[in-house]
Amino acid sequence: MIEVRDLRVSYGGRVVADVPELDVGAGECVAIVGESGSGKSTTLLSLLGLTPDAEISGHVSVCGVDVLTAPPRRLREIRGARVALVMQSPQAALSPATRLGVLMRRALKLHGRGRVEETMAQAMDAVLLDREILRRYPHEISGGQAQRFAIALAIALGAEVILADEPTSALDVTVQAEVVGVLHRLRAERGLALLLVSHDLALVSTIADRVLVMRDGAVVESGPAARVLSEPAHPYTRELLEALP
Ligand SMILES: Nc1ncnc2c1ncn2[C@@H]1O[C@H](COP(=O)(O)OP(=O)(O)OP(=O)(O)O)[C@@H](O)[C@H]1O
Repeated sequence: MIEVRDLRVSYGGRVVADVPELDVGAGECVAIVGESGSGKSTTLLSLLGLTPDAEISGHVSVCGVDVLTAPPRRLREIRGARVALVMQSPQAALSPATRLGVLMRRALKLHGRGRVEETMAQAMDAVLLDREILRRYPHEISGGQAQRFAIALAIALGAEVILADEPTSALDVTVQAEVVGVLHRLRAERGLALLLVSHDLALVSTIADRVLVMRDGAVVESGPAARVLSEPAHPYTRELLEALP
């Protein structure tokens, strides 16, 4: 679903993300970890062509679309429908004066989806949210509910890939576990490909199959999550692990 080769993203001549290889298949979860400013979000955003001011080279294929050369029309076909972006604070992205059900209905119509009511109900069930929440406004739900609603929206639109940028870092620990549980289940049940950006290694260890560790724009280590997190080869990965409470 995601295939990256020799991706290099620069701003004003400074390389901020250099990723030789990154693959995420259906039903897999890959995590990118590293400290603030290491290039994680830039890598994620470049997969949807959302780094318009950057100089960018390499090969990026997402759902069969060659992202770096595709015309805008091809990119619009995958953005928001086949590939969903889940950010840290979804409430900020939800229109405050629009009920959640209205918002989801509009998104489905915009993407030409049929059987709207049934699709909405199934998506809410998939993320374990009460359907009654569709009648509420964004400020009437909690952060964890908002994050699950963002995932429900992705499911309703038929997402095959979820790009999640720190999806749980604004949430408290028990709510984090709920959101991670939902993502975990969806990738197993629906074969969703999940690329997760996080600085939270404890979270990553519970969900990721493979990990890329980034520092100053470079990938310093990558491999199966169990190996990288239990026998880190790079001193920087060891530092990150030692910093865990
Ligand atoms: N639009 C931009 N113009 C110039 N520099 C940018 C731009 N976007 C990001 N950068 C720079 O690229 C580097 C990597 O940023 P990025 O947001 O990818 O890091 P990150 O690892 O996701 O950090 P965080 O965890 O804080 O979000 C930083 O030095 C940042 O200042």
